Amino acid sequence: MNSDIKEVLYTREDIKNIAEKIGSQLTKDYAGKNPLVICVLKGAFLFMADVVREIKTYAEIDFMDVSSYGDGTESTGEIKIIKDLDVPVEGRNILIVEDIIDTGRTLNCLVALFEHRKVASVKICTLLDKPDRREKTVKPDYVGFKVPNEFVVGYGLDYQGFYRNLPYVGILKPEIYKNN
Ligand SMILES: O=P(O)(O)OC[C@H]1O[C@H](OP(=O)(O)OP(=O)(O)O)[C@H](O)[C@@H]1O
Ligand code: HPA
Ligand SMILES: [Mg+2]
Repeated sequence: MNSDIKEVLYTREDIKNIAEKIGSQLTKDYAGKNPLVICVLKGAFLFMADVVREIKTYAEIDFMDVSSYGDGTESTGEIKIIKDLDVPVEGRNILIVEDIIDTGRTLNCLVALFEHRKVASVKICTLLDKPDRREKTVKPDYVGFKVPNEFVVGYGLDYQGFYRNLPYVGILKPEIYKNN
C-alpha cells in the first residue's frame, strides 16, 4: 500500500500539531457556545477524532454521511445524504469538520442545507484545502494545509475505498487510477 504513494505531504506528526493548533483556537472561539461539531463521513473520521480531543470546552458531536465521489477521482456533482444528523440543528452553532475541500460542491451544499435548517452559525474546519479545483464558493474558517492540485489519499481520504487507514496524507501515483 505504501508503494502506491508518490510523495508524502503531511505526516502524522504534522497533522497532530495542526490539530492541536486549530483545537486551541476552537476552544477560544466556542467557549460558552455549546457547538455541535459535525463529522462528515467517511473521510473526516480521523481528523475529527484528533480535533475534538483538542477542544477543551463543552461540545456535542454528531455524524453525517454524505458522498459525491463514489469510487472515483472525480466528483459526480451530486451529493447523496446517506446518513443525516440525529439531532435538530435549529438555533445551534455548527462546526463542520471535513478532510478536504476540493470542488467545494459537498460543503457548498451542506452549508446551504444548514442555513435552510435555521442554524445560529455555521463554520468549517478542514484538514486540507485544494483551492485550485474550486467550482463552488466555500469559505473555510479553519484550514490545516493547502494541497496542490493532485489526488491525495490517506488519513481518511480514499481511492476506491482504500488508503483511508494510511497514517499520513500523500499523493497517489497516477498510474494507480489512470486506467480506471
Ligand atoms: O469539495 P468536493 O469536490 O465536494 O470534495 C470533497 C468531498 O469529497 C470527499 O468525500 P466523498 O464524496 O469521496 O465521500 P467519502 O468521504 O465517504 O470518501 C471528501 O471527503 C469531501 O467530503
Ligand atoms: O484528492 C482527493 N482525494 C481523495 N478524496 C477526495 N475527494 C475530493 N478530493 C479528493
Ligand atoms: Mg472519497
